[in-house]
Amino acid sequence: MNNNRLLNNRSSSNSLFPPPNSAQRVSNNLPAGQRQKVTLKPGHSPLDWAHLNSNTPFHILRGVSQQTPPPQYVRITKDELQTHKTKEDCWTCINGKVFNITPYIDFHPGGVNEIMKCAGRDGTALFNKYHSWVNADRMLEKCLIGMLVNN
Ligand code: HEM
Repeated sequence: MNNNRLLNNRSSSNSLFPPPNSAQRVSNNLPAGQRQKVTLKPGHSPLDWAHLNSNTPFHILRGVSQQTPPPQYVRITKDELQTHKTKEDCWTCINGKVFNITPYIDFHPGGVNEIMKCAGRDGTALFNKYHSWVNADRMLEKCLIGMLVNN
């Protein structure tokens, strides 16, 4: 197929690229054009979060004492998770891992109100509903406290 035919095919079929249901078009579950980006406070860009992450000791971002065992040895029950649901002390669980999101709240590009919906509870479903492509494990690497277990 030569280039002319390719070009003609595209214009004559009047098709959209990417196609309407392509994954490249689907950025969230909101109607097209209604992104819920918020204005973040100065010093709270994604780059600022990355910087804070690389320069803050692990136990500070986890919000635990320095003696706390590594996350794979820390078991957190649902009851315990539920007690950390304020902006000043906020935990959530994503895919079985419990994170201290307190330091991240003001950096959340979707806003404080949205992220607080997963405070003190399993936020996996909400998280995936809005942005399954976001890598929470990587972004919250140093906020990982432990693993969620049955009560
Ligand atoms: C620990 C939990 C969460 C993390 C690490 C996180 C992270 C992020 C990141 C990195 C973005 C920017 C995505 C992009 O620009 O492509 C974002 C946007 C957003 N987040 Fe979250 N999020 C979390 C929880 C939530 C929850 C629970 C909700 C809703 C209840 C939510 C709603 C949103 C919305 C509406 C946006 C804007 C989406 C857009 O621009 O299209 N997030 N979040």
